[in-house]
Amino acid sequence: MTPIKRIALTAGEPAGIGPDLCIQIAQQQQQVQLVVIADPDLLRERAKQLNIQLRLIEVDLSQPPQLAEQGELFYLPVNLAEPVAAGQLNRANGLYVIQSLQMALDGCLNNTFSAVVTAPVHKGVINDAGVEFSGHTEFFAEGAGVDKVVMMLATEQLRVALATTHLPLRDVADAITQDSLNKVLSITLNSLRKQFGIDKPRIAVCGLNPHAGEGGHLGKEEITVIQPVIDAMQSDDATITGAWPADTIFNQDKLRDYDAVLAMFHDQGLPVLKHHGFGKAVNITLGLPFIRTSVDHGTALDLAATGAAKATSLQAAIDMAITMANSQHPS
Ligand SMILES: NC(=O)c1ccc[n+]([C@@H]2O[C@H](COP(=O)([O-])OP(=O)(O)OC[C@H]3O[C@@H](n4cnc5c(N)ncnc54)[C@H](O)[C@@H]3O)[C@@H](O)[C@H]2O)c1
Ligand SMILES: N[C@H](C(=O)O)[C@H](O)COP(=O)(O)O
Repeated sequence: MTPIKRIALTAGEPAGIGPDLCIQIAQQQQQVQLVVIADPDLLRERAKQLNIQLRLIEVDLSQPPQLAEQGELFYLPVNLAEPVAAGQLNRANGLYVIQSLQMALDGCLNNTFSAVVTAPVHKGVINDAGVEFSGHTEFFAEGAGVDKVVMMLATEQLRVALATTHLPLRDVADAITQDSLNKVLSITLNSLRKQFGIDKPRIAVCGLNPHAGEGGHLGKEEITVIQPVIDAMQSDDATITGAWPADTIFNQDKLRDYDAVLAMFHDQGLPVLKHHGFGKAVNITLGLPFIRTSVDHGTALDLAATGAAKATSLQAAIDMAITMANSQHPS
């Protein structure tokens, strides 16, 4: 019998829908021991607001992982600074969120957890609390001492990786260098092979400028940066094509020929992915020394404690983490 795996689930921004989703997930039988990292009083209070029965069990990490029954949730406690009003951000709890991420990070690095799945955080309120934070992706990369990681969002039909993550648009062009693009493509190829079992990955690379620069008349990055990297990375073990105009590569006929599209920046790739699959997509950080998946949506403050938040993306993120943990450990 395969041993039961233990996976960390961070509940995210306490005023958002993260706690609601963790409680909803506990109503389904899971194939692994999920350990929610959150304040148990918050989970108790939110379950009451949602009118959902919940039995909370503090995890004993010295014991082998065990499965929860439906309606049960293992938790690792972390204390809120102040009580939470659902839907209302409070910067006093910004450090609580960071603490929960740090506990998950430490537990992944010391193999307490086989993976971490994250519910959404609110980047703004964490910064308001005095902590520079641009996203889980960057937080986990820095904490793991990794110089470069890749954000990829995926449904069963489409994978979109990003050459840059949470950057102001003004900084994007400067951040795309031959060196950074080379690293991004190498990480993506490696992950498609090892974590997704694709022997000869096929990647379509987008241009940065409209119409991929129109032969240099609408921007030169395709000629000076992107194309040379694509040319240099040609091999018998992969198909890398581009630079494609981003507005035409995302059509069904073209996408059939590729395992992933590499977009140059956040809002070039993610609106397409979310239009196609919001609610069923998974955010995966490639290039970390552990497995990290997440939801495809944000904190949805408007839905916290209402019962209207859908847990479909969180369940997909958990299932993806399990598949990855069962198949190939990241290298
Ligand atoms: N993984 C993450 O931590 C993550 C991902 C995306 C955005 N965010 C953060 O979330 C905050 C709010 O972002 P936003 O308002 O742009 O996006 P959002 O995803 O929170 O909300 C966009 C819309 O989708 C709806 N929605 C979101 N999740 C839903 C769900 N599970 N079920 C039903 N409806 C849902 C919301 O009600 C809202 O109408 C920002 O601070 C952003 O940075 C975090
Ligand atoms: N870029 C993500 C999205 O739009 O869904 C989101 O901001 C989460 O990013 P992190 O996983 O880095 O927090």
